[in-house]
Amino acid sequence: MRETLGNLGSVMATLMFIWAMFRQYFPYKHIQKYSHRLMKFFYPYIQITFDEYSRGPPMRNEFYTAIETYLSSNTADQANRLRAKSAKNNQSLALTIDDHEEVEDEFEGVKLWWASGTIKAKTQTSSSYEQPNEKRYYRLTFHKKHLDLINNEYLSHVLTEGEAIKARTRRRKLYTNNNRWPTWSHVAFDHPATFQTLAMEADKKREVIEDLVSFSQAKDFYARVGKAWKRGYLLYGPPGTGKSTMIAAMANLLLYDVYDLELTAVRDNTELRKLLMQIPSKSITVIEDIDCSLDFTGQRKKMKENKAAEEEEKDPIKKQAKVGDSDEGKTSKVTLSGLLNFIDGLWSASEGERLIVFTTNFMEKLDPALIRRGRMDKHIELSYCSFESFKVLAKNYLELDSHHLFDTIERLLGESRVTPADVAEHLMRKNTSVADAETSLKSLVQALVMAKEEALLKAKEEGKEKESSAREED
Ligand SMILES: Nc1ncnc2c1ncn2[C@@H]1O[C@H](COP(=O)(O)OP(=O)(O)OP(=O)(O)O)[C@@H](O)[C@H]1O
Ligand SMILES: [Mg+2]
Repeated sequence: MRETLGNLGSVMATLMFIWAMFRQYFPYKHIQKYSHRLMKFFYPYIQITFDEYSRGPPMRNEFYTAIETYLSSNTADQANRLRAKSAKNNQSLALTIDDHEEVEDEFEGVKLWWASGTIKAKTQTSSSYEQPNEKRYYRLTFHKKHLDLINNEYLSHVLTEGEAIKARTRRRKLYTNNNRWPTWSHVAFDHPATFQTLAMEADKKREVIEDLVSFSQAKDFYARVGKAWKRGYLLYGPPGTGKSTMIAAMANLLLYDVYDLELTAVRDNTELRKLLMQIPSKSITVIEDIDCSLDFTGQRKKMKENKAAEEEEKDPIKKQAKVGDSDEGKTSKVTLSGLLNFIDGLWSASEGERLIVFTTNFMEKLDPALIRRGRMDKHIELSYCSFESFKVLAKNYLELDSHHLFDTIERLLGESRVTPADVAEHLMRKNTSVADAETSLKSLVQALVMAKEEALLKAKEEGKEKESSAREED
């Protein structure tokens, strides 16, 4: 036994001696260099690594997240081990490939391999953010003869595809401004309205959809003609005709976030500018009831009418009201020119793909400068419920395409003015029976008859009033 150990010891000593001599004459660096050359010769593949944090946490590398989404949707079925992450509403799960898995992808007939892995983090950042011990990465392997194709086409395909999937599946947000700070706070945007469920004449609806879709795809067009990539819509019509519903349908169609700007909570133009600057692309900025938001309608006219202004100065009551609007006052000092300058000016210079939507119940009250074409590119009227709109509502609410009461309803709708909101209220079912649908329609017929009688009465009274005022004038 002792002899064997002695022999082993001398063998080890000899090996150590040989290794020391070898390292002296063939340094390790050289070995590595030559082994890499040898590898290159026999291994004609290129590998690209995409780290999760290219600049350190907490900012994840955009490309990494795009790859993660792309692989999850295209190749997850190939992996044996998947990682689950909560997605949309925390109600569904998104599956991504787990660490140390390899999947295959194909692009224009070229095969590529993606592998996921982790490495131990070595460095410590100076930031207060605690760095994770392990860093994830994706590694792409492909034959070197395809380098150009991968570099010029495949990687941008992965990026755009990944981002598109993310936009489709991410939870969208509804932002609102509060009156303490010029910042936005948000909640999840889960409005179920779509253009399909929106009660509106089919032609008009198609026109709006086409307009929106062509806008969202017109990046190159806007760049070519030198126009900022934004579009303004003015939705006008009586209360309850679906203006807010249409905005939700627009957001759902284009998958944009909604920024609901409450102008009365904005103190001045500087604050307005700060808020608008925070709005990113792929967003709809909404200003509801623009006629009520501020004294927009009057402000410009006042400036023009110097005489009226002078009179105002003299009138003590009006003057006092003006002081209330001054710097010290708490009322909003946002001006029409401030808003318009921003819509046309600085805002347009930043990244595009923005919609701005104004709504109003009183189109005629608005300052023409606000609604001129080019600023508000499209004016959409949402009006009282037509028979065509009713049919959409009947389909949505009662799942009915026809009914023996439809003819009566068509006639009554032509003779009265009711909003889609009123009609929808009557079509709300208590249960799903056929009899219940009949009850709903009957209650609608009754309401329409009443609306017709009220309208007749009102017309009569108005006629009488006119007559008496004419007589008084005489
Ligand atoms: N055109 C429509 N299509 C489908 N539903 C509608 C339509 N118009 C109104 N409704 C129904 O009526 C309700 C009120 O509509 P909405 O809030 O969109 O009206 P609005 O025009 O924005 O009114 P307001 O001027 O008071 O803000 C909605 O919740 C929706 O259910
Ligand atoms: Mg509304």
